[in-house]
Order: sequence, then C-alpha cells, then structure tokens
Amino acid sequence: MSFAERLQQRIKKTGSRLCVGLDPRPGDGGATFARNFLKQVIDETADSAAAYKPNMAYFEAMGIDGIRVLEDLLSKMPEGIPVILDAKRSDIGETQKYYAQGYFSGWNVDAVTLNPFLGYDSIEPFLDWKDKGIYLLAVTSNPGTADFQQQKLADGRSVFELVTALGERAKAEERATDVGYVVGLTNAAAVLEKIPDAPLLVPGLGAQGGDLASLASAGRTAPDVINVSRGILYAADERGFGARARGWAEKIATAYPV
Ligand SMILES: O=c1ccn([C@@H]2O[C@H](COP(=O)(O)O)[C@@H](O)[C@H]2O)c(=O)[nH]1
Repeated sequence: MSFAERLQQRIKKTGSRLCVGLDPRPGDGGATFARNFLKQVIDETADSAAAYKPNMAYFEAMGIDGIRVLEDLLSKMPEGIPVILDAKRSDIGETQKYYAQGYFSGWNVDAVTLNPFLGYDSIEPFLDWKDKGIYLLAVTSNPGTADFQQQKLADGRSVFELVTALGERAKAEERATDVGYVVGLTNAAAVLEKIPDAPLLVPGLGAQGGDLASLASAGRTAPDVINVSRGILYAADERGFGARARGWAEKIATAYPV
C-alpha cells in the first residue's frame, strides 16, 4: 500500500488529522530523559495520532546519544502509525541517494521532508520508493516565506509553484514515491487554492498561532495532516500529553472534518 493510502487509512481509522511532532528539547535532562519522555508521549497520544513527526534537529542537538534515541524510537513505533521524518534535506543527487537509503531503508521511515531548492535532480533519488512519501517545502510557516516562496515570477506564478511543478513532473513520470508539500498553517490561506490536491503536511498550529479556518474552506480531499509539537509536548497546562493531543485532534476535526 502506498504511503498516501496508509496515511488516509490511519486518518479514517482515528478520525484524526493530527500529526504529533516529536521535538524533545535537549536541555530537559539529556538523552536518557528524552528517551523516557518520548516513550510516554507516544504511549499517551497513539490513539489520536494520524502520524508522528520527529524533527532531526532536536535529536542531533543531543549528539550521538540523540541519534541513538531517535533510532530506538523509530524501531519501536506503534504499528500502523506513519512516521514522517522532518529532515528538510537538500544536496546534489549523488549525496541524496545516501540520505534516501538511510531514511527509507535504514530507518524505514514512511516519509521525509526535503528542501527542493537544488531542483528536480536533487529529489530524484527519493522518487523510486514505492511505499514511501516525500514532502517538499513549498510555503513554510515562518515569516521568511515572503522572501522567496511567495515572490512573484514574471509569468504571474509564485515561486512555490515551481516547487509544486516538481511534484507534478514526478507524477507525470509515474514515479513510485508519493509527493506532498509542507504548507505552513500561518501562510496557508493565501496559497491553498494553488496547491494541487497532493498530501499536505501543515505545521504552525498551536505555538505558532495558525488558524484552521483556511483549511476548512479549501474543499480538499487529500490525506492532509496538521502538526502540533510544542502544543502537546510543552503546553503550560495541567493536562497530560494524551488529553492535549485529543484536544487538538478534536479542534482539527471540527474545522477540517475527516
Ligand atoms: O514550515 C515549517 C516546516 C517545519 N516546521 C516544523 O514543525 C514543527 C512545529 O512545531 P510547533 O512547536 O508546533 O510550532 C517543528 O518541528 C518545526 O521545525 C515548521 O514549524 N514550519
């Protein structure tokens, strides 16, 4: 089954589009703490998680011990919950081959985020994995999206449409890997109608203040997932991880039904 089909199946099963972001802060007690912390987060959120998204940065910040924590985590993920590795990798094709091998074969993650700035040949090593997915950064959730991604080209298109053209090319070539896009919730309203109906990974809810209303009215049918990291891991309230995750899943489902 393809990545997009597995994700859709999981969304239907849970009634949830929530992607639980796994961003353990290294200052909170080192790798041993992070290992136990993440185990608890996963144990408590698995019923409402459509997907998990570990972000490499937080693991790399703990050095080799952090990478061991990530490897351990990946080897013990609950069955049936897709894992999207937020790596945002970008390099020449020759090098990307080894990232693809490492993530898809070595770590067996379901999908990975890529920075498309180096162009089509840089994403090609990720395109022939039949049950895997990639998410290309299209319109990110930070203010700097205005610097490049939303700039206008002479023909009236926006730069992020050059990114979606890469995904369309892969589709036209019938490449095996599912191609989706990262679209920040904070900037989604202005761009959703121009993004093809490919799976979206949507960060920016919670700590970044994104508004779900824009997704609700877009009439999309793809297996889109909405990420929350700090809003589950580090919210300043008395609830546990499970209650926070269920709260976000319900909010998302109300605004953007499954
Ligand atoms: O455009 C982007 C791309 C990736 N992210 C990542 O998502 C989470 C968001 O965390 P919150 O704590 O829910 O804000 C984090 O890993 C980012 O690196 C993003 O925010 N925006």
